[in-house]
Amino acid sequence: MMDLDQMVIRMVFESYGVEKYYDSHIVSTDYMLRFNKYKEYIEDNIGLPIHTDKTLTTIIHQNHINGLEVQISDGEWVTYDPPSHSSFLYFAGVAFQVWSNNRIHPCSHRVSLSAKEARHTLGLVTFHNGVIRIPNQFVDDQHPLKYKPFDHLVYLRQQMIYSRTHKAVYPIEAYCGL
Ligand SMILES: O=C(O)CCC(=O)C(=O)O
Ligand SMILES: [Fe+2]
Repeated sequence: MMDLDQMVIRMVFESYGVEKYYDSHIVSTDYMLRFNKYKEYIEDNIGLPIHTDKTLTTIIHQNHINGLEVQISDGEWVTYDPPSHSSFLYFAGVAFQVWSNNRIHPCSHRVSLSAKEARHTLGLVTFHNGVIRIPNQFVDDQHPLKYKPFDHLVYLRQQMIYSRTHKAVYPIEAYCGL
């Protein structure tokens, strides 16, 4: 999964013409593998409420039980129905939004359950260890700099505190928007 993440990152960096930053980016990436189990029956069917990921990137792999729903650009919710057992779903997180100076947007998703069997997923989440540098190529007159220097791990700690005290997500614009 780490190789898959690095392959996608390389493709994104190449497509934006900023591949010279790829090596330093990879060196500063931390990886965490998560195993999630959603029980076969939950009273309100909510496995995971609507959210966007606070990661740099997230890759999801699931067993045969669907449930992950993704909101697409017109607002419609689409159930992720993997075309094969070896499919992975790739999400951009908020740190990727900052890195891209708002070119890449994390999408909202949730997990709804209706199955009689447990849903298992494997998630690789990545974080940027240090301050994110927005490539110069992403900033010009039409695309002014949108964010102050952003330390991802500091943001995650602040976000945790904020969500406890405010019972809400700390919006990235409020945290480090310009
Ligand atoms: O387990 C899933 O299907 C999704 C998990 C997820 O959205 C997350 O960990 O942020
Ligand atoms: Fe998520």
